[in-house]
Order: sequence, then C-alpha cells, then structure tokens
Amino acid sequence: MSETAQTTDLPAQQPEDQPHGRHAAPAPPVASARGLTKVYGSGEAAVHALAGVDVDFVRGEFTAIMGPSGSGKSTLMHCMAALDSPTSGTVVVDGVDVSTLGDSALTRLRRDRIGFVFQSFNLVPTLSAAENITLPLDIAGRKVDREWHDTVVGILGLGPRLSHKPNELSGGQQQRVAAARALVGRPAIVFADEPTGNLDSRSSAEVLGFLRRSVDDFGQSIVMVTHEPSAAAYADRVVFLADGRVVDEMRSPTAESVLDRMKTMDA
Ligand SMILES: Nc1ncnc2c1ncn2[C@@H]1O[C@H](COP(=O)(O)OP(=O)(O)OP(=O)(O)O)[C@@H](O)[C@H]1O
Repeated sequence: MSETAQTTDLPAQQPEDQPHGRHAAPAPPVASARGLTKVYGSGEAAVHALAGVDVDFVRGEFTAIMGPSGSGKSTLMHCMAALDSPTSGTVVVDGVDVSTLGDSALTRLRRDRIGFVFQSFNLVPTLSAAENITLPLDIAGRKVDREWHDTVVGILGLGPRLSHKPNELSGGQQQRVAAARALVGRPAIVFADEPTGNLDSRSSAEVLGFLRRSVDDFGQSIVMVTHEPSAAAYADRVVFLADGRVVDEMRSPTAESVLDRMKTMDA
C-alpha cells in the first residue's frame, strides 16, 4: 500500500527515455501488460484481438491509445481495467497482478483503485448527479472526502446541477458527472473509453481539459482510448495499436502530428 499512498505526492516530472539519474529509482508504472493476448472464438473463427502487447503506463501521466478500428484498443483497455480477462499474459495494476485475484478481490480492485469513464456515460438514471458521483464510494462503504469532492465538483462546474437526474442534464453535463464519479475516490488510475465520442466540441474540451488538469494539478494517472487526434493531443503520450500489437508511440502529441501518424497507419 505504500506505493499507493504516495500517488499524489509524486513530483510532476516528465519521465525520460533513459533511466533516471543516479539517485532516483525509476517509478514503477501504475499499470503494465506483458505478453498480453486475447483470442475471441476458436478454430477458423478465432480473432486475435491482442497478439502480444507489452506496455507500461507511467504514474501521473495522461496516455492516449489510438489505432484503426478493430486494432484492439477497447480489448486492451478492458483487460487492463480488469473488466475482461486475457487469454494469456499478465496485467499489473497499482502493483497488483490482476491474474492472481479471485472475483471478490477483482471487484474490490475495480471499485477502489480504478476509475472509469465510458462513451455512453453509464450513469444510474434514477439517481441524482450527487448520488451518482458518490455511488461507488457509498457501495464500498467508504467515506466521501468532502473537500476533494467539492474541489472536483467545483472544477467541473457541477454545483448547480447536483440535484438533477441524468435525463435532466446535457450529454456534456452527464459526462462531467461521470468524470467526477471516476475521480472522487482518488483511484490509482482512470480508464476512459472514448469519453468524448458522444460530445460536441465544446463539451469535449471541457471534459478533456478536466482530465488534463487532474493529471497536472493532482497527479492522476489516465489512460484514454480515442479516435480523435484533437483529443489525443491532450495526452502526454500516445500509444498506437495495429492488429493487436503496439506499433508506435509518440510523446507530446499535437493533433497534426497524431493525424499524420494515423494516415500512415491507414495506408
Ligand atoms: N466479444 C467479442 N467477440 C468476438 N470478437 C470480438 C469481441 N470483441 C472484440 N472482438 C474483435 O476483436 C478485435 C478488436 O476489437 P476491439 O473492439 O478491441 O477494437 P478497437 O480498436 O477498440 O475497435 P473500434 O475502434 O472499432 O472500437 C476486432 O476484430 C473485433 O471484431
């Protein structure tokens, strides 16, 4: 647990390609995969969605995963987030080897250490925004850190909307509620699957700006699947997948540099 406790205390340093200096040991990744494969179906119908993925996600960084349709982005995210189990290989999240966990330990890992943001918001329609935000903590019997809750709600501009039900909120507001729900428990890592896929450009910028700020100001670790170069440009690093493998990565992406890279992959 000592690693976990230090999550938000780590300096906001840019990791380097080379090993760190004499005194600093490299920080362990917040999540990593080794030799990850995922095969759907069998025999002639088998689909190798992941064909041997090795990847590390650095603590306190915002990583985007991109690649052509069917390249395995969602499958990788689901395996990393312990929502799906790989066919072979290992996933370590916040120092825990996910493959060693039974069902209840997996549930606790997802609940206590992982935040999720989905394209379709996935809010509970009968609950207010306030109740949706604290639902995972309430289910876990964890106390809500009111100061942190109010900080998150304030940054997201949700204060006046807290009593509203999801169907009384715009898509952008619903996704901001989902982002607050993901962050309020201070998870080790947030996995976001196409979080702006259903949003207009203004709402997208609000959600992405919040995710960026949560990394810069609060040391959050974020992994986001996206199709949009303009969304990937918010990240520190982009990992490119093709045919179930990591084929490239880019640091300090811009929408233009990502678009150029995507064009070469589609060709
Ligand atoms: N439950 C499933 N059963 C069978 N095949 C699947 C299943 N889920 C995904 N696949 C296949 O695995 C491959 C990778 O799918 P995945 O959804 O991970 O790709 P993706 O890169 O996220 O695609 P997209 O950008 O279109 O969402 C695809 O060929 C897909 O058809």
